[in-house]
Amino acid sequence: MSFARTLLQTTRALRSNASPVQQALNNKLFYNATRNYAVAFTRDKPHVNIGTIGHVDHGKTTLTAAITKRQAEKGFANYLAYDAIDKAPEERKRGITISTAHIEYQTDNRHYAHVDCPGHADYIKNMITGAASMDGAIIVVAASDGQMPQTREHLLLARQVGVKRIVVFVNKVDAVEDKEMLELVEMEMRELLSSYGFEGDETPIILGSALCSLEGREPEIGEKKVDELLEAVDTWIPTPERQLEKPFLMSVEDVFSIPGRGTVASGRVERGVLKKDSEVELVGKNNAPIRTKVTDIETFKKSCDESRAGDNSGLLLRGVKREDVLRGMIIAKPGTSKAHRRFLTSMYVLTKEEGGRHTGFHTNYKPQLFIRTADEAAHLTWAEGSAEEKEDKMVMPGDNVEMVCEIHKPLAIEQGQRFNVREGGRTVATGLITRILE
Ligand SMILES: Nc1nc2c(ncn2[C@@H]2O[C@H](COP(=O)(O)OP(=O)(O)OP(=O)(O)O)[C@@H](O)[C@H]2O)c(=O)[nH]1
Repeated sequence: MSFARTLLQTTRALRSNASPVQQALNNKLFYNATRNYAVAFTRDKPHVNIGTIGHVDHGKTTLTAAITKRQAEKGFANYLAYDAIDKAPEERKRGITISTAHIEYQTDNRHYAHVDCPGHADYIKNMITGAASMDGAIIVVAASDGQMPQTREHLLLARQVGVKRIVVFVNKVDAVEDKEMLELVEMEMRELLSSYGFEGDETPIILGSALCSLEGREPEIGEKKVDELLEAVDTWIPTPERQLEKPFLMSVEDVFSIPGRGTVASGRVERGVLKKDSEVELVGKNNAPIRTKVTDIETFKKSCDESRAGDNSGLLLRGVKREDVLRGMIIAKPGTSKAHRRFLTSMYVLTKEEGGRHTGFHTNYKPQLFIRTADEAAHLTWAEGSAEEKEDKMVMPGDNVEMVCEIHKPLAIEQGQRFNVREGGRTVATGLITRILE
């Protein structure tokens, strides 16, 4: 076992030194779409939001392409070639269409919208909002590397944004000869999952090769394993219970304008049902809520009469300028949501080993707060009159603390909501809103 561990560590060290550009240059895969079945989004099957997460270059996109290819063969997807997969870039071209980064496919049992999350640390912000739309995730870990920094960070973020269950795909099994190494990677993944509060012992771990599946070779580790993966996803990740009875709420992820039609805000519907031509309010960022009407709704590139909890929808907003709609605002049933700036939090400060800060911080700390799709400058202080304030206590990594948070611009937030605190590109704390303070 110790030899395999040393080998694994050496490989990790070597891999982490290869620049992303170099890796990208090595990465010349061009597949042509061979089949093109039209898969219409219907409400016959339960809908689940899912995605691939994990360290850069571990094979998330290859796996996504392999899944669509496999499901296309069954008439359950449009095959998307590797280079046709949109990895949630900053800029996207589209019509009225909402997030083209969502890839659709079906199994016998369910309909999936899949987000392929970029692995680079720079994209972590996208990961946060991408994962916010996930009911479950597939974490891809290359057998040749084992877990890497972003394997851990993505897992932690997934946990924080409410992903309850994960399926593991240990990829690149074709590139590893040592069986002991595979066992070690699996064992380490179970330990890691448990340490982040997932059910490590029960989590399905599939060992295979996305590339073999995509290229139609070695079916025992290729196609067969992709089928096994989808079965695991179907059974292990529960169909979420949607809060259809509650007032409508969608957190704005993206905004764009369609010439001649107006402004479209897209995102994932958190709760409720919205019918076309209903009145809504845009809350947060600006001081006064903006009242408007939704004159068209799109879900999976199709115009719909309604948008429901769990859907990824684009809402056409009547008479609203593009610049008045900002990511992080919410669109809600009028009168049901209010924006706030101050609240009491219960936070856990990450340790250095968990990717957090190496040193502590004092009251008046000014990091960035991430909540739903919003990120906002924050100011953390001890509660007035508290013992910690009196002794000017320092917050250390690993501490659980209660602090007052004030954000720069108001956001529609609620008691019980989770958030992340980030600074200089890393997550430094995670927390819960315990009370709204006015
Ligand atoms: N040997 C082998 N290589 C693979 C396998 N799957 C993917 N690769 C290769 O690994 C490299 C990275 O694959 P991608 O699918 O782009 O990885 P990614 O995780 O999406 O990368 P980012 O999106 O940049 O984070 C490519 O060169 C792939 O061809 C596999 O099963 N076996």
